[in-house]
Order: sequence, then structure tokens, then C-alpha cells
Amino acid sequence: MNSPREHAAVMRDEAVAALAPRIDGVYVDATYGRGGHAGALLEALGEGARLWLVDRDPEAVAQAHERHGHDPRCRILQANFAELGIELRAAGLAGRVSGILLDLGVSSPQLDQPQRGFSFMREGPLDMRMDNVGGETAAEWLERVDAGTLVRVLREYGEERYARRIAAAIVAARDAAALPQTTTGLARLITEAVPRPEPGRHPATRSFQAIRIHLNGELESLSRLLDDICELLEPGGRLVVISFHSLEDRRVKRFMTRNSQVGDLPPGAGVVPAEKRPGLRRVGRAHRPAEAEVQRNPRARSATLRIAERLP
Ligand SMILES: C[S@@+](CC[C@H](N)C(=O)[O-])C[C@H]1O[C@@H](n2cnc3c(N)ncnc32)[C@H](O)[C@@H]1O
Repeated sequence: MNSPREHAAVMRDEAVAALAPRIDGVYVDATYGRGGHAGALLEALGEGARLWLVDRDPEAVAQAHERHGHDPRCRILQANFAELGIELRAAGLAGRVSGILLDLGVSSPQLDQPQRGFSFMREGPLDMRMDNVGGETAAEWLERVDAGTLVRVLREYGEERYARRIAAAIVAARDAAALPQTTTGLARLITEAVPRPEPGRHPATRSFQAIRIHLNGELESLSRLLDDICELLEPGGRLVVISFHSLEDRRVKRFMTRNSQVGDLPPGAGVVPAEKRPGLRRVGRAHRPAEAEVQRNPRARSATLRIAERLP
């Protein structure tokens, strides 16, 4: 078992190998977490390399400073990775990045610390913010969201079949001034609203995932970064993404597929114009963790790793 402060990096060696690190390259770990991937990547990089360590969670960033603040190769940044395009352009690195790693979702320390409010298994305030310095908490959002939006969020981001019932139970509790203020309280309310729970899954799993994804704008952030990827990577530069649910993975797969295909051309068209040429090449198929890793770290169970490479 990991202690609450540890995070076992999922598919660590595969992810580092997928980046095909160049000894003097410029790399970005856009989801530093507890630095499992970053540490392994730094071992593969030489003195002339650069590694940006990015996370939106202040605790993760504090740990990056503690561990790598003295390493002249590292630049540490607290930011949403959606802003990476702006940051890297400002640093003169657009088109010069050798590799970007995204290990999506929440970290074990975020899940394990009750006061972060991500886990329905641990009693804590209903927070769920990755960047917990500003922005709206889950409790604040539930106090004001309208029923229609709540149903949509639970359906879209949780693929929750009982979205309507769960939303009705939350709204009724709110109308009675009895909206739970804790993770376990909300989990109980949801459990009571679900008539037939899925076998092997806690009835609140999907709702908690949905609220977290919505509150943190997770899919929007991913889309914004993907929009900038072709501009940021150097020719041969790699994007490596580890995702943990189908909503993320579908987006990543679609992005990689779309950008690796030649745009529509009339039959018999000769040279492919620059704007119709593919920006990326998919490298291999989707990778899944080895059984031994899943045994060691059940969180790895749902991981999918995809790789794409920037074309000239
Ligand atoms: C699965 S953990 C990463 C674990 C890390 N690879 C390791 O080895 O320890 C995901 C991390 O990404 C961060 N994160 C998620 N979405 C983000 C975003 N849009 N911008 C920046 N960081 C984000 C979370 O705060 C969390 O710390």
C-alpha cells in the first residue's frame, strides 16, 4: 500500500521510453504530481537538457521545488497546462519542444487526503479543486447549479445512467437546506438515489468523477493544450499521453488520428499543400499496463498510453 503522500507513477518506464529522450532536449512534464515520471526522465537527460515541471496543484508544485529546485535543468511552474502554449511561446520555445508528457487525472495524494475532498471513501469537505487556492469548490457549485446542468454534467462526464435521479435527490436536499457538505455525506445521498448499483463499483464513483471533471474543466484544458501541440513540438518531438477514462482517451485518440491524416484533396491532386499535410504521426498502438503493474498498483488498471510524433 502507498502511504498517502506517495504516488506510484503509472507506466513510468514505458512513458519515458515513449518520449525517446534526447540527452540535450527540451521536455515538459505537464502533470508533475509527485514527480515519478519527472524523476525517471531526468535520469535519462544530460546537463544540457531542460525539463519544465508543471502542475496546477500548489502542493505538487511545492514538492517539485523541494526536490528539483536546485537542478539547473528544471523550470518549475504552477499553471493549468491549458496555458502551456502561452508560457512556452513567451519563453521562445514554440516549435522547439522535444517532448510533452501528460499523465491525466488526479494523483494519489489528492485522492488520499480527505481535506482535498476528491474521495467518497474519506470524510472531508466537498472541495475537489486541483488548484485549491482559488475557484469554486464542489460544495459551492452544488449550492447554485440548476438541475438541467447537473443532469448534463453527470451524464456527459460520468456516463451516469441515473443522472436524473441523482440530480433530483441533490436538488431536493438543497431545497430542504440539507445539502451534504462532506464527501461521505454526498456519497450517501447518491447511494440512496441509485436503484441498481453496478456490480463492483461504488454507486458514487461516476458522480464524483463527473463533478471533478466539470469543476476543474479537465476536458477543456486537454483540448486547449492539444490545439497548441503541433505548434509547440519540434520536428520529431513527441507527445505522450496517459489517460484513465474513455472521455479523455477518445479525445486524445481523435486528435492524434485527425492530425495524422492528409486533409481532403480532389482526386488526382498533385503535391499536397502544406496546410493539408499531416502534423503528426501516430507511433504504435495504444499501450496498456502490464498485469504485474496492475497487481502492484490497481490505479494503473484503466490506463491507456498513446504516442504521437511531430512531422517536419
Ligand atoms: C496522475 S497525476 C500525475 C502523476 C505524476 N505523473 C507522477 O508521476 O507523480 C495528475 C496530476 O496532474 C495535475 N493536473 C491535472 N490536470 C491539470 C491541468 N489541466 N494542468 C496542470 N496540472 C494538471 C494534477 O494536479 C495531478 O497532480
